[in-house]
Amino acid sequence: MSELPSSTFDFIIVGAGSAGCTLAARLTEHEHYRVCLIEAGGKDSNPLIHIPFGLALLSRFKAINWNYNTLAQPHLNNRELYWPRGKTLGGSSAINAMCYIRGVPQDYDNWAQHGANGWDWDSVLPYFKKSEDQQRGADPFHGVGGPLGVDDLRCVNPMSQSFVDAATEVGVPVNVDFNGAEHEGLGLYQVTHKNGERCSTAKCFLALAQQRKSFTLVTHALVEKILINDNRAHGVAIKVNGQSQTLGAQNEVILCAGAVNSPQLLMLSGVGPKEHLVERGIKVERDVAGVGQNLQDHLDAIVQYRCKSKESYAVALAKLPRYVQAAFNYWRKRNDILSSNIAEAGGFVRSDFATDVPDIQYHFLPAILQDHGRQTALGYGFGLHICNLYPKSRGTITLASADPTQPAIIDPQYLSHPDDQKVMIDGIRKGRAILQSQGFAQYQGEEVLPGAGKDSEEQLLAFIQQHAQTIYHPVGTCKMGADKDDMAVVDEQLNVRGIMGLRVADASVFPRLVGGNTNAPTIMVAERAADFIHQQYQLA
Ligand SMILES: Cc1cc2nc3c(=O)[nH]c(=O)nc-3n(C[C@H](O)[C@H](O)[C@H](O)COP(=O)(O)OP(=O)(O)OC[C@H]3O[C@@H](n4cnc5c(N)ncnc54)[C@H](O)[C@@H]3O)c2cc1C
Repeated sequence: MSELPSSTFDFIIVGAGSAGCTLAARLTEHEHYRVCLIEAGGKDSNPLIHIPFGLALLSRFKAINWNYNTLAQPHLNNRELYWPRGKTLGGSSAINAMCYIRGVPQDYDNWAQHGANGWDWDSVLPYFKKSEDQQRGADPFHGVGGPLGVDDLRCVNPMSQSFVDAATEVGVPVNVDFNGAEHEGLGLYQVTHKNGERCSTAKCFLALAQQRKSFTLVTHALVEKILINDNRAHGVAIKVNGQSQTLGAQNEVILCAGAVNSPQLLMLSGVGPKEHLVERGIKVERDVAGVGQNLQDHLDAIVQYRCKSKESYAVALAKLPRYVQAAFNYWRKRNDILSSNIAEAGGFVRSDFATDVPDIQYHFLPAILQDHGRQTALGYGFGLHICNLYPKSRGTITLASADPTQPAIIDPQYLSHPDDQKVMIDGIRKGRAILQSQGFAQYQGEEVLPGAGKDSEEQLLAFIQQHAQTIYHPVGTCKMGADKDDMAVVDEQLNVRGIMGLRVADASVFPRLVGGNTNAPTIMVAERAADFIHQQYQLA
């Protein structure tokens, strides 16, 4: 833990994740702001965080992860799903798969149409560009000189390339920039890397804040409660090394604790659905019905094959010499296999139920990933992850108890809307067609899951119910919206309704999931939050 020079700051940011680190860097650009960032986890000193290929093993390290599990899911054979969330500097950006995706312009136009005024595509694009340091250079869609490295992969497995090459065979375009003019098609992902290493928000944003005198970082500190008096937040109660302490915020407390913990913290502090708070014995500061509601996530099904060739990344003795060489190459030049994020290729296609934009995302892995990497899968294989980008199912985050050390109850209610089942089934069929294309013939061994010949709706649904998992994109639990929207938790400047000096700025404010991965959009939210805050206090 760094020293606490003072117990009162201008701004207290809760959570050093994708959003929190970004906000800390931007607020400390103004030297007169005293900014304190509080993180429950510790330093990001595990080397596997920084070596992209280390991703394969990261979920085995419990100390950098909240290791959540959902409630038993009634539409997934009552299974409890594992939900990793980062608990270290960088938050989930320290453990994520590094795919750099923003979604489509329509996602943000949709936010604006549904009450998030000023969050349309034209308004948010400059903030994506502001954070970005695009290796390919600047263009109308991309920025250079920002803290977040966005690079092409330095190592592409031939199988990932075959996946992309299959595009023409199945009648979809090849896409060389999913964040450019067109979203649709198959292609290689760009990744949040710098010099062949993971570019978490700790590495690129927090490092900037740490150079500034007005900045204080507190690690291993659980924020237990926001201190609220007369409808105004004036600080936080934290526990560090078993010791309780309070820290004051002269201007604001900003929650960046993520889509599970931000609503949890609001409710622990008396801001949330009144009846639920009363049930848990919590004094109600403000009845805000939408806190913890509107939970959305991308459910993911994996079509898994055994591989005939030895091209795939695999746990196999015969691969050992190759891995030794790869380690040497990574040490010398930061390239080769260890610079791969494994989820190298993927794409966006339309299911038969899509409207105006692709509604399915693929992540192709030239490897067998079992149980999020928590189990070792022996042998050669490859898998295609398929997710429905716009689920209609909605879930909740609620409190198990008033004890801040108890995890919140996560109930995503996956597949509770029947339309979500149809999109997933169609996505699997379309994905299989790619893996069964000519280019894959040289690799294709046995289909392990769903299993050869299993193609009826009933069989594919049964497969999804038994095997689908999260692809880690929970959002929406403190949604942004207009005054008249009873379920809105924050306004379009991210202020919590009815409480002064309190904002939420992280993935929980998304009114609706975007059509892709959620790290870059979360960073964009934090970039905007910094501007809103600065505009307000500069004028005050
Ligand atoms: C395994 C995995 C793979 C993913 N892959 C991708 C990908 O390839 N591309 C992509 O774009 N997105 C990906 N994502 C999603 C993306 O990383 C998240 O959407 C994004 O990081 C969310 O940012 P956030 O700031 O909302 O929350 P987080 O980054 O999770 O940050 C929240 C922070 O708050 C801290 N915190 C929480 N509660 C408290 C408390 N009470 N007191 C103090 N600190 C607290 C946490 O420890 C954490 O550091 C992935 C996520 C995971 C988990």
